[in-house]
Amino acid sequence: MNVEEMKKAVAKEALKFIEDEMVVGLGTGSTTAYFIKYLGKLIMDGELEEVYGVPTSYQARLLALEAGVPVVGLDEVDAIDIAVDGADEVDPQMNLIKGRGAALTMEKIIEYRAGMFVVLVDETKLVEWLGQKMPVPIEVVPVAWRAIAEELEVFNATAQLRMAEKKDGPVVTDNGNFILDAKFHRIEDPLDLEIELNNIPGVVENGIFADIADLVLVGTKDGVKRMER
Ligand SMILES: O=C(CO)[C@H](O)[C@H](O)COP(=O)(O)O
Repeated sequence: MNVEEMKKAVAKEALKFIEDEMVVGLGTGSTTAYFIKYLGKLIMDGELEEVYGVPTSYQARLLALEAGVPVVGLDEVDAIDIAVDGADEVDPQMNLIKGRGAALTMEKIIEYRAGMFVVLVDETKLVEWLGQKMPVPIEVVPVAWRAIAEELEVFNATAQLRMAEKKDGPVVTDNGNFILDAKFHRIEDPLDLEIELNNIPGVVENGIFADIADLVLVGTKDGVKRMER
């Protein structure tokens, strides 16, 4: 199995957790894109009924509409039964770094509220400790970006303003903010750092998702493996 096949395999596995009448948080990224597509097919074929998706980004919303998943906003539902999303790093305790797609704030809002949060990754995302490969994305109020980048030096982190690729200037999130990518040497206590970063005025949210995943489906060369609590 190559990485793309691993992504498809975990996306298919996640469908097993979706039942009629569920409200499903729809994550962002290339792995979740497969999940949304497959979910839409089940709905269109009549194999799932009364299932609604709550998107975590414009990307997820557009994909859901295209695939035939009825979309509702977070403020239109009483509860979210399950959320399904990808991740950039997963440590052995199932703590995550997310936000490569700059959708971390809505992802955390929705996944925190979900009855069950299922994470879809291929085995390249598994790390011994968070920060091993990836920076931590931090969504910040635009005018505060430089002050926050300087403050992050206290945490021994080097932060870079994320620049757009098909637009001049910085990436602007779905919420109208900027993203700082903060490289830490080694994150010893993810929960503590997650809370500390969010205490900095001007930080909207950060991409450490500590202690929130219920199940991680890992695509490997030998098939889908599970990490669970
Ligand atoms: O956090 C995310 C977006 O903000 C994505 O879920 C994460 O980057 C994984 O994406 P992919 O499945 O494309 O590797």
